[in-house]
Amino acid sequence: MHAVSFEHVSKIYPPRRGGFKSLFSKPEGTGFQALDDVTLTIEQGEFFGLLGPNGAGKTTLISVLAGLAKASAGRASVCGHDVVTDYKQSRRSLGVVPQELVFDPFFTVRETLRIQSGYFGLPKNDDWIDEILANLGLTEKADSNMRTLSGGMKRRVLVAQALVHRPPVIVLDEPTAGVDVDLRRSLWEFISRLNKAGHTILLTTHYLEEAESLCGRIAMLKRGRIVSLSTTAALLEQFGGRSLEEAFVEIMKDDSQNEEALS
Ligand SMILES: Nc1ncnc2c1ncn2[C@@H]1O[C@H](COP(=O)(O)OP(=O)(O)OP(=O)(O)O)[C@@H](O)[C@H]1O
Repeated sequence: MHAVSFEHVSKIYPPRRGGFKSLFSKPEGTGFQALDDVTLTIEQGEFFGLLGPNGAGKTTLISVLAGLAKASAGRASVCGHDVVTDYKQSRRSLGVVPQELVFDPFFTVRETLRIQSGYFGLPKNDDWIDEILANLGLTEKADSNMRTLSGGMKRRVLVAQALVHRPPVIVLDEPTAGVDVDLRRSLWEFISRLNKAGHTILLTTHYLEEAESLCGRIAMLKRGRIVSLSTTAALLEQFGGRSLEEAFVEIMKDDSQNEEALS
């Protein structure tokens, strides 16, 4: 069973309505194609990187997996559970660290994590919550109100929230944007430990050196299409042992050839 599977997934966002007048008329245009026939499987225990320039479709693909966006065509599953027909089980199998800092300012860190545990039907989860807090350097902030935390601390809480139900698959959407060196280190140590313990990791990042050192396999998206899919080692070898950043720049320049090779 694959940890994650996308089969011919496409996503077309509906055309935007513009302004007050459009309330009384039909939206114009055909919409925006954010994903175009994406097929990809990730095996259990992999540390997988999903790379691509701004607007390539990474967050959209993750949103389809998390059931937050509906694919216009194709299907996706987590640990064999279809994200539409078996939503509850697929959502239970997945922990998502979103890109945007969304939180309730009225709760403390511990309350936030207890509430999240409650969503998954885990009322007595304090031992695991304590472990997560310690591993993310949040123990001292456990009783602080969310609104008093710095941006980096809030991001740590987002990571903690994604882990409360011990999901086998963890998705991290640019988790290190705007965080200091300390958190990067402790975060990657913790995530690597979870990966070694068998959790599957799907990471999107613009920090290519992080992807190079952490990910065993990498997919690159451009304008909603996969233009490269390979092990990190093979990718680096293909580009003569240069850095992943250089390989990325070359592939993004020259994706027409790669698209042909993949089709
Ligand atoms: N709700 C939406 N309605 C219309 N278009 C959208 C919507 N969400 C995303 N898009 C468009 O879909 C494309 C892909 O966006 P997405 O956020 O998936 O890219 P990304 O690869 O995650 O980018 P980034 O690296 O900047 O986070 C972009 O052109 C974006 O403007």
